[in-house]
Amino acid sequence: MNTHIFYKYQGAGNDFIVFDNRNGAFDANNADLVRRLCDRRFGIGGDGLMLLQQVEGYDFEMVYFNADGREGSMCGNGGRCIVAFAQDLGIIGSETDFLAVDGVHHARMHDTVGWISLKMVDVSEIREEGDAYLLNTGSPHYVKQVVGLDTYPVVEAGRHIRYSNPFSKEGINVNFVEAEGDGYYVRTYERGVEDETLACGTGATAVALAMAKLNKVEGQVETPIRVAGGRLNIRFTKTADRFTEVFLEGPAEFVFKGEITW
Ligand SMILES: N[C@@H](CCC[C@H](N)C(=O)O)C(=O)O
Repeated sequence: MNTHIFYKYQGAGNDFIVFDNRNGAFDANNADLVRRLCDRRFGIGGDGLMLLQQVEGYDFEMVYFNADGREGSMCGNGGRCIVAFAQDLGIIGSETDFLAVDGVHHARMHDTVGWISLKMVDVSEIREEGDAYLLNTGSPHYVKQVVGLDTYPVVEAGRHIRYSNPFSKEGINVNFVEAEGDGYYVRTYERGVEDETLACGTGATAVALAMAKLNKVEGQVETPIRVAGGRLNIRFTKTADRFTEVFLEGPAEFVFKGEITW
């Protein structure tokens, strides 16, 4: 048994356990350990767990696991949180280039405390399936407009779509959206958590891009998104069906730090 220091961060209520794994002490193949630590009753609790690791050519590497213990695809809110963590550790200044599962990400901390801009992958394909949109913003997303989102059964409807064909094997994150002011209100059922989370960064990004396609918007676009845990902002350039210079912006905050033994 050894004692390990962990950190807890959250971005718009999407919460993560983070370990500084530059010494390689955390076994990334131990899915059972990740699952136990993310458990809200028997563990620390979190929507996911991240390892900050050393990698050549970049400031650090982000390795992300969903709460079910499996390595996930890109996590946008997690990306902002690990940038805040790297700055708190003194590894980076106000800008960074780091490596994640979907490639290199650039991020910048704003003067506003805890507000971080994270560059996301370019997107060149949005598929329409009935009244829904399918796209990959680093993670796969299903986007569907609904009326009365506040009382919409996000968990039941999201789970139904996530486990239906053709998604059941790989899973998909399901976002429900309703227009609100000059932006959108979004609620997301996340695969790997298998529940609604308070925010999903790649999901909010997917919604902003899908709504720009639906509304035939072109050029430089800025889309405010409200989620249950706060506010996010998505910026991008749209040229025909290609989305570049995509930025996910929002808060990333340290919550607490502790020790755990295993
Ligand atoms: N659950 C996702 C990845 C995590 C998404 C995340 N919460 C975000 O902020 O983007 C998956 O592996 O599909």
